[in-house]
Amino acid sequence: MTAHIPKAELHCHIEGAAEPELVLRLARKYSLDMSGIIKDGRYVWSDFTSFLNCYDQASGVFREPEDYRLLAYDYYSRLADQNAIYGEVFASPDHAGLMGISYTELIGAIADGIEDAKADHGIEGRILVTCVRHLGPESAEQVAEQLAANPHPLVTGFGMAGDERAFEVADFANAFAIASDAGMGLTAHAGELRGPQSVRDVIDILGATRIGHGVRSVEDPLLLERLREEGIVLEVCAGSNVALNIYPGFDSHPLAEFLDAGIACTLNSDDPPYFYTSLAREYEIAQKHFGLHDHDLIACTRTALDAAFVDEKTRSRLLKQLADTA
Ligand SMILES: Nc1ncnc2[nH]cnc12
Ligand SMILES: [Zn+2]
Repeated sequence: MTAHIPKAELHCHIEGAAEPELVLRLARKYSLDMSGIIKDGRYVWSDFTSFLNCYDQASGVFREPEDYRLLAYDYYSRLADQNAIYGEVFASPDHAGLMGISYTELIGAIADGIEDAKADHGIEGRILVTCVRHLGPESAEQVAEQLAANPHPLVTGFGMAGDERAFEVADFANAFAIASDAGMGLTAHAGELRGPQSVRDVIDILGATRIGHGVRSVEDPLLLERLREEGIVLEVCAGSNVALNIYPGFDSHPLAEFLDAGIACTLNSDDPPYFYTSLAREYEIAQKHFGLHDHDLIACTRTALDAAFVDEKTRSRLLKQLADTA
């Protein structure tokens, strides 16, 4: 049981947070057939590539800004129910753009959902705009340029998701430079499908201070030392890693090794209904499979707040809220 532990999430894709029920409801609204990707109320996929295809198809039901507002409100309300005080979501203008939703409509709608959830549940949220790696560097640069041209108080970071096997990290240096110049915090998926060099590259070439997943860093002791020394934060998503068979089970997952090595780790759900998880389940996995005690789980929440892409006043308030309630 972790209901009493205050939580924070740094790594969740807003499109990937869509419950099948919500996707089916919107599919009915737009007369779309989801029977190929949702069966018996669950998403159907078998490997990383089919997961991404399933994800893309389900994301196609968000066709009006109000659909994204509803999605964000639903996710943040669920998060608050799990005793989370803070959450960051990745938002993909590429996915929204395919459905005719502009960058500013997308951000405005998600921000409205976050503000509505804050008004109802007190939870704080921020948006990290993400590019999609397998769509290539030009799309990534366009996304970064839109971000730079349309500042929004809740947009505080830039990330890269998608298929890590596509292109090379250096191809995205320009996109990350644009986002960095716009004052964004930087994170990138790495060390999920590729090994330690991929993690080194996103730190050295993109300037990422946080790594999405980063779990395969465990294959290189020198990199582990570097992550610890430089305070690079791992956005660990153990349920996702096991569901996608990056590791066959929690027994072989490196979370405990990272913590023992003094590396800053946070606990995250990634794409909760796709991986049969939630933020609360990730805290429970950490407790049950990796032996974390209450104070270790609270430390993960503190690490997330320390690494959150928020202004210092908000960070102080959240840290105080954690100290007062933990
Ligand atoms: N686990 C993951 N890895 C890469 N891209 C993603 N997009 C959504 N979830 C992802
Ligand atoms: Zn992810």
